Amino acid sequence: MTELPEPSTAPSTASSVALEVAGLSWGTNRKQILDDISFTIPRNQFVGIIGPNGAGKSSLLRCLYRKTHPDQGSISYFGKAIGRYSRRALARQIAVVLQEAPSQFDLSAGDVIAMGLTPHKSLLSFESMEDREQIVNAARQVDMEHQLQQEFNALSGGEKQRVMIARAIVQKPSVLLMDEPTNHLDVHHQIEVLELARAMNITVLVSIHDLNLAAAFCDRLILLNQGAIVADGAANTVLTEHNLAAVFNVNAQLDRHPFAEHPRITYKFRGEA
Ligand SMILES: Nc1ncnc2c1ncn2[C@@H]1O[C@H](COP(=O)(O)OP(=O)(O)OP(=O)(O)O)[C@@H](O)[C@H]1O
Repeated sequence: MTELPEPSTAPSTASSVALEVAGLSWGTNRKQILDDISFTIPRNQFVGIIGPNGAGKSSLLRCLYRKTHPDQGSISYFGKAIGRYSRRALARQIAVVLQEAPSQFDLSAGDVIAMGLTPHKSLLSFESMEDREQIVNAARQVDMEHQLQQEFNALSGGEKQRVMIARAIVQKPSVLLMDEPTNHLDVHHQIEVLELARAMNITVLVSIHDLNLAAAFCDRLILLNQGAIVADGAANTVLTEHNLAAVFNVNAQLDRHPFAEHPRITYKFRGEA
């Protein structure tokens, strides 16, 4: 995609709509993968994208961070079409945490976190004391401050994931897109990552497989199946026994979580009543 020059004025971040997707479709010549997706996300909403394997969650996120160009439809952030952002301006607005992490060897965990500062710095500028402080603070938030010097590729899957979250924290985005960020993480760090993302108080769009965690953390859930939205709303309207059976092919019972308002799913296994 051709890079556009830096806009002379900042995008309209005063807009109360963080992200608007309208009529988005994408596919290969053999298969329609995303089919007429439309939704609007107000500023600072925490949204979960759920759906079975192959539903199109990662494909949708790839369109949202401009890795994939949709065949039809539009995407805009803060009232401005995604194609009108320069690469650098988009990186100031959007941070992305993916399952695949950078594979260049020689980078330390600290180097990877420092990459989050790049969109805010001029070319060839050196790391300042303040930058260092931000890197250490972010590493502390994800329990990685003692491993800043360690080679990134020698970290465990979960440690790498936490470094990627720290990189997103120093990037100070307005929107955080996360593709299954809790994969590889033990239960303590799954909760911690979602709590950190919530504490950032920005717009978050996260694809997530654990439906109970999704219900606990997300203000809103978008349920995808075969590339289309089949439900969109609060957890108690999306996570119904009917939707779980029809979309995930599981038998489940729903009740209210004992400590909170959100629903709790109990799966029934073969042979259970
Ligand atoms: N570049 C591509 N070329 C061909 N098919 C693709 C491509 N990208 C995705 N697909 C197909 O599109 C469908 C949706 O894939 P996607 O990775 O978006 O699903 P997902 O909901 O993220 O799945 P999972 O939960 O398994 O990660 C799958 O059938 C996948 O094989």
